[in-house]
Amino acid sequence: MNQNLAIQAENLGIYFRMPSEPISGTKDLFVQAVKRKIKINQFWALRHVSFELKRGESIGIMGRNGAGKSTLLKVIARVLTPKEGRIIVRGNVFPMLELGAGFVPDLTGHENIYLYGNILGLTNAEVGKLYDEIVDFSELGDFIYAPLRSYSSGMVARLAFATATAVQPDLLLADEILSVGDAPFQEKCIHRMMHYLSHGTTIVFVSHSTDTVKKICSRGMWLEHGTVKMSGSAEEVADAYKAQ
Ligand SMILES: Nc1ncnc2c1ncn2[C@@H]1O[C@H](COP(=O)(O)OP(=O)(O)OP(=O)(O)O)[C@@H](O)[C@H]1O
Repeated sequence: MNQNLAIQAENLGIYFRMPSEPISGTKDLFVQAVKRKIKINQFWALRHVSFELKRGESIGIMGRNGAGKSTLLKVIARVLTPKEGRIIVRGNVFPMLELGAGFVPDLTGHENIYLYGNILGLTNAEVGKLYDEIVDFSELGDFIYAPLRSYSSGMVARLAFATATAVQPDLLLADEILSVGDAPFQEKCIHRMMHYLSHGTTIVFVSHSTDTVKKICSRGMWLEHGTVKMSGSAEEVADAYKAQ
């Protein structure tokens, strides 16, 4: 076992079960179930995916909609268990998978910072020490006392990024987190990620922006229909993906 590796993924495969025919609603589901007409197919969202990532490396995952990028991040975050293959992940993982996942819409930004901090394993006292810095970074000002359901998607992203990255993580999983923020905020996030990278954090970064992948990541992986179409340096994979 190589302790220098943050992630070792070997022949990963994961499928979802899908009805073979479209089901138009609960009534249709009931009728088809009674007639025993429902056939369930396995849909492989990821298959034969192998890669290794050293501690402190950053990999950009690219691919078209439905290629399996988010599914791969969820497997790394242990939200999903692979049906095939195996994965070893070392260190504390800070996932930013779905925008605001872990947040409660009826709570204020202030309350959500504590809640999210607790989910990430921090005590209230630890969150308290980081609180001002989190609010500063998010630039939410007095909106921090408003319920989250009144936030725009960009404001949720600011709070999620500011909270999840308040402490330097061993492994940061970022799924399209930058896509909803405005340009100055994106720059600030990129700057923070690069700072952490230079201090040893490992990053798995999903993005449709090949330019951002080239900026942040040293390595790249292109997924197509759940399998690895290409892997190599971020530069060559991003250029090939863009040129397709
Ligand atoms: N819980 C689920 N149940 C059924 N199918 C799923 C589930 N989650 C994902 N899938 C399917 O798996 C495939 C891969 O989805 P995934 O979200 O990983 O794609 P993606 O590359 O992240 O796409 P995007 O760029 O649109 O975010 C898709 O076809 C999707 O419909």
